[in-house]
Amino acid sequence: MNISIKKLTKTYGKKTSLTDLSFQLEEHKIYGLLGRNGAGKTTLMHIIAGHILPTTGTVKLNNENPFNNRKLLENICLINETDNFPTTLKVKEVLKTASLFYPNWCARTSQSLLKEFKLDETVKVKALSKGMVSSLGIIIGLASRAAITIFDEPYIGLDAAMRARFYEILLEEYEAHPRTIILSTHLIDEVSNLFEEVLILQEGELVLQMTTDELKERSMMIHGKSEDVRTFTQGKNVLSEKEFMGQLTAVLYGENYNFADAKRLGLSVEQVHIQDLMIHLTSNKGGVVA
Ligand SMILES: Nc1ncnc2c1ncn2[C@@H]1O[C@H](COP(=O)(O)OP(=O)(O)OP(=O)(O)O)[C@@H](O)[C@H]1O
Repeated sequence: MNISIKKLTKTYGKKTSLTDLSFQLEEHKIYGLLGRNGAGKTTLMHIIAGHILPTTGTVKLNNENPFNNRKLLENICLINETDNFPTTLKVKEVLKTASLFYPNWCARTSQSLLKEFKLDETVKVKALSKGMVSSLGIIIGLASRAAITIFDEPYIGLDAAMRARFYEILLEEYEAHPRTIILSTHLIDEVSNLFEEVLILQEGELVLQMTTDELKERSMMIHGKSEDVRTFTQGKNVLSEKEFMGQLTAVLYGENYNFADAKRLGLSVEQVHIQDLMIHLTSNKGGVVA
């Protein structure tokens, strides 16, 4: 299912959460929705999932408005970081309810993930640990097989090993049953190899939408003698510089850089991690987002 957002703005009283967003998401892709605290990610995901209305502008999923659209909502699953389930229900009751709502529900996936995450079906949600609640959310998100599956920081309380397993299972499920997945996370480096495309929000505005491959090609981190680095960076878009004892490290963004050129000058060259790029691009000192 494709997603088309046009001139979308969301305000709460005097507070503007999203400003004039326009972009398209294709079906069968994994998107990373990134941005600092308060950038507007959760608000945007709730609008896409049809939970809230934009103040102005439109959101269309396969040309239909999701708000109050029961038929469409059966194909969208949004898993929040918390408060997903009624606390008085047992795990199996939560899963039963979800299975009735999502027409593509896969009971086999649900059962195998219950075992994987060692979740006891007979326990009430209020007795689950934070990590177990996250596991339950992940099970529902994956078993729903919803055409649009959105995870908003779904890993609270999960340890590193469990998170790694979640990413593996997400990829396996996606490969077996492609769908549009939007994943919002602050642990970017853990998952950036999953993203096919990245969107970065800053203070409610979309500052970048790009494939991860292109993002990597258009950025580089170089290190070496300050004067050599400066020779290389002259006229280029420098996102950040750090100097220490005559050595300079600079992050560049904007062109398809040729790593060999920098190496010829004796500079060491590395690819910039997406997490670092996001931080530089959304810092007030950041360079121009080309
Ligand atoms: N119901 C609301 N009423 C008033 N302001 C809101 C409401 N929901 C969100 N906001 C404001 O909108 C802005 C964007 O919030 P949002 O939760 O969408 O950001 P976020 O990128 O998901 O942040 P985080 O990474 O911290 O979860 C924030 O300034 C927030 O205070």
